[in-house]
Amino acid sequence: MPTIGEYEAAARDRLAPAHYDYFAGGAGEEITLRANETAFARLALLPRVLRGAGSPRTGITLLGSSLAMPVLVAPTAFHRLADPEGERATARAAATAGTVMIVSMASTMAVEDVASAASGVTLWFQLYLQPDMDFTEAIVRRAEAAGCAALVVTVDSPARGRRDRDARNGFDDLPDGMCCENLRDGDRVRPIVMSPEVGWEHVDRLRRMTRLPIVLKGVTHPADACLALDHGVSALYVSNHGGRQLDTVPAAVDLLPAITAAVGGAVPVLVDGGIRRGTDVVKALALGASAVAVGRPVIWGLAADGERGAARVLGLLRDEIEHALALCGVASVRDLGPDLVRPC
Ligand SMILES: Cc1cc2nc3c(=O)[nH]c(=O)nc-3n(C[C@H](O)[C@H](O)[C@H](O)COP(=O)(O)O)c2cc1C
Ligand SMILES: O=C(O)C(=O)c1ccccc1
Repeated sequence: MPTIGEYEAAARDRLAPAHYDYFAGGAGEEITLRANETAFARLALLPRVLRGAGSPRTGITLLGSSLAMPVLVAPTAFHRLADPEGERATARAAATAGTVMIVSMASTMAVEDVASAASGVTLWFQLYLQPDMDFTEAIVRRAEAAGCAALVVTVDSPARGRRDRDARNGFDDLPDGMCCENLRDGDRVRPIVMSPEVGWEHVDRLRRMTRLPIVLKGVTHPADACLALDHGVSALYVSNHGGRQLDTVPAAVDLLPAITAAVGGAVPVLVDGGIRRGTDVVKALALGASAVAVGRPVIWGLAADGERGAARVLGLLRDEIEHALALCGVASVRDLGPDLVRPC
């Protein structure tokens, strides 16, 4: 299949309708969900010519991890709904693609099992700070012991998003036989608490708890980007959660310029939301992102064709990035700048 759009169509055919809706859907009227993709269509690329740039290189280094391309696998929950091999298949696909998989705290396989699925894969672990900081610490220790190289702390979820499709479908829990394996605590599986009590002091406590770099995911306001730097985070991750949390937040790529200006190069800035093409990646990097991540595209690959589908989706993006860089007259992603992008 030549594009991610075809993987989505194949995934839709194969998934139970309620599960497709869970993966595809967003919050409220899905204004932000749609905006994430249309914002890329509203940006034009302005290529340079005769640069003699040679074959483009797509590799980057990020927080000490080497990546074959500037696209990470965003943390997404419940991969076993898409494929019986679940997150283990995704980890192998990420290894094949030479990129980082960010394992969701809400994965349907334990982080230790994901880590053992593929030799040489780089995993980062996504965390919702739990108000019970002893339990948060227990999960952090598991992620460390499993070899995760960074913690991605999602801060856009002081409450669960209101997703009308899920409400209509009555989808509110995993089927029997599946659970969030990272939430096991003795005999029980704890619910993930999304708490409005969580504040910067919890980030400070996490900082003191671990030597792993902390990436703050879900920052949209430049003032929060500045605060994050004050609190010693190692990277910022601009995201509106794929339009699944607060509806009517601006498109992710439109948030980038103000955040990168606020950060001033102090730490890497990642972004996700609506990236479906190599040209989308090039636009985000030109606007100052160090790397991007993709959520749904990997799920579509996984649901359509398991590990092979997820690997193919990532490979497609890599090929498209390389091609777009060549046509922009650019030798590597480091050479992209805002002069290459303008509104249509
Ligand atoms: C089905 C699904 C589950 C998700 N689960 C999580 C999660 O557990 N933790 C998290 O931080 N973000 C989660 N996200 C958000 C993604 O990390 C990411 O921000 C979003 O998918 C990016 O948009 P895209 O799907 O358009 O690429 C989820 C997104 C989807 C679509
Ligand atoms: O669905 C999501 O977007 C999500 O972030 C999540 C978080 C916890 C459990 C399940 C899903």
